Amino acid sequence: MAPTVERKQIDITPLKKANVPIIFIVGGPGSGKGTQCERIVKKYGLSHLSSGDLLRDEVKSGSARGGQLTKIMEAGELVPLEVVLDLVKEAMLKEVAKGSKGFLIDGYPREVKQGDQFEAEIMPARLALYFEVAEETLVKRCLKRAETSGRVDDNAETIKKRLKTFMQSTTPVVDHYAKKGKLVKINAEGGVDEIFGVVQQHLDKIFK
Ligand SMILES: Nc1ncnc2c1ncn2[C@@H]1O[C@H](COP(=O)(O)OP(=O)(O)OP(=O)(O)O)[C@@H](O)[C@H]1O
Ligand SMILES: Nc1nc2c(ncn2[C@@H]2O[C@H](COP(=O)(O)O)[C@@H](O)[C@H]2O)c(=O)[nH]1
Ligand SMILES: [Mg+2]
Repeated sequence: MAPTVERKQIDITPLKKANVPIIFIVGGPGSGKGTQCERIVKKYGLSHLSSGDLLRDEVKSGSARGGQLTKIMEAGELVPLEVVLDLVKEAMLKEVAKGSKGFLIDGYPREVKQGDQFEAEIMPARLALYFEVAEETLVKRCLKRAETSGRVDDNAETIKKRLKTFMQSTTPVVDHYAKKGKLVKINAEGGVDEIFGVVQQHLDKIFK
């Protein structure tokens, strides 16, 4: 049973007023979301918010909530969606205060209901970019990254659990946004530059 989480009252009026494009970045563990987001930020100057990184920062803060979160993440499971949504809202507000031109919400949503709650509480996403990669490639990339990342969830056992979580909870997100006509599916098996070339074809249409 996921721990109950008290919601924070967060005033997102500045976010609604800014009304800048929001792009969900979806893909399995190791699919290259963070890598492509770095390229996108460099070219388009957007704000990159990784829900995983926000959670890891909460863990690093040493808060009681952080202690709860690290156990869930080590198990490769999803943390309570309200926790992520509040962390994302607070991070987006900080970026809007700095004049953000738009958002890449990396690794989000993980579940259909999480995306629906985000869009209901904040605003609809413009696009969902889905980096499609075969499971064996995902495992290979995460194990290679594990050599240097120091992430609690970069180990063979947790990678397997994260893949299972992705297949069960997150692949329905792909169909959900496809049905909304908002999905851009990108084959992310190839090299970083090749994939980024395809990404640019889609983002150039939104960010002139
Ligand atoms: N196109 C690619 N080809 C080969 N390796 C890649 C490619 N894109 C990313 N990588 C490498 O794969 C690993 C995972 O990439 P990245 O961290 O960007 O994935 P991610 O989707 O953000 O993963 P997670 O969801 O676990 O944070 C990194 O070590 C990265 O350098
Ligand atoms: N319920 C959710 N859990 C999330 C979300 N984003 C991340 N997470 C948790 O963090 C780890 C690491 O994420 P990563 O993107 O860096 O791989 C992940 O396995 C989940 O436990 C989210 O949006 N919702
Ligand atoms: Mg990442």
